[in-house]
Amino acid sequence: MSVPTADPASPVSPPPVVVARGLTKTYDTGGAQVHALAGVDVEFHRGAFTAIMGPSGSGKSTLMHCLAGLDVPTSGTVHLGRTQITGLRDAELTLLRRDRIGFIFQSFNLLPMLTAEQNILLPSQIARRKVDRDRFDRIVDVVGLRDRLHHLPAKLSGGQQQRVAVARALLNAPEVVYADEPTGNLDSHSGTEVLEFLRSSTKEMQQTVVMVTHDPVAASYADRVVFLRDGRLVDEVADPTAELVSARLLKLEEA
Ligand SMILES: Nc1ncnc2c1ncn2[C@@H]1O[C@H](COP(=O)(O)OP(=O)(O)OP(=O)(O)O)[C@@H](O)[C@H]1O
Repeated sequence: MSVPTADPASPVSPPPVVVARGLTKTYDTGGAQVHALAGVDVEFHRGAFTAIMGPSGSGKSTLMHCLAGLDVPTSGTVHLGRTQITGLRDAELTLLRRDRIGFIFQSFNLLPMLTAEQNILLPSQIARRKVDRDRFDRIVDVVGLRDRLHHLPAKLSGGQQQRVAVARALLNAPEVVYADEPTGNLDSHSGTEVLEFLRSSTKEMQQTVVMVTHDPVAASYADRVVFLRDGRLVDEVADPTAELVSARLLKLEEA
């Protein structure tokens, strides 16, 4: 009996890290229904850097929150790896977010009484996880925080604080990092540094990053931009430039 072998000419691509199918989210606002998500199918692959864009109110935050298990969709499913996260209980979701997902927010969310190093290590300590010191050193060096590790957040610039938040999100090598307007509070120089680091984490550490942003320049650091309008995915661009993203966004806002 012949055993089927893999055809080397057609390598099987690994399954996506995150898969959403048929996602809807409806809010009842005093009789009127708002369809924040109206049926979204999307997937994100390992090592890919994806930006989610769209006009104000198009559903970007709602989508990210549903993907990350911070909000529950009205219908549809989200898988992280082999785990269907829609339907998990709150306690299970809390653990899943802690152990398998990294978060970066616009407002850094550092604890003011802890040093940069303590902030980076805190989630691992709470989870009683052994810290991979080599990875810690690598990340600290790449984000350029080596000589700031013992500083409190108040003694760091906004860009340095966000780099601490990025290092914290990446330390545990989460299956996916969700970044919500990560450069929204930064000047363009600091923003560029954070975006370059996010991009290099996808290339050099096979990190998967999904970022919501309003900024076409920030989106141009991604490998792919998906566009939402009225709760639906309506367009997508690979290898984006800021000009192309601006033009697509303008078209969506005019439509
Ligand atoms: N808790 C809520 N109750 C009622 N409506 C909501 C709620 N949260 C969001 N919405 C509505 O859902 C739609 C999508 O909102 P969402 O915040 O996801 O959009 P967004 O694209 O992230 O917007 P922005 O770019 O302005 O941050 C909007 O019409 C919004 O008003």
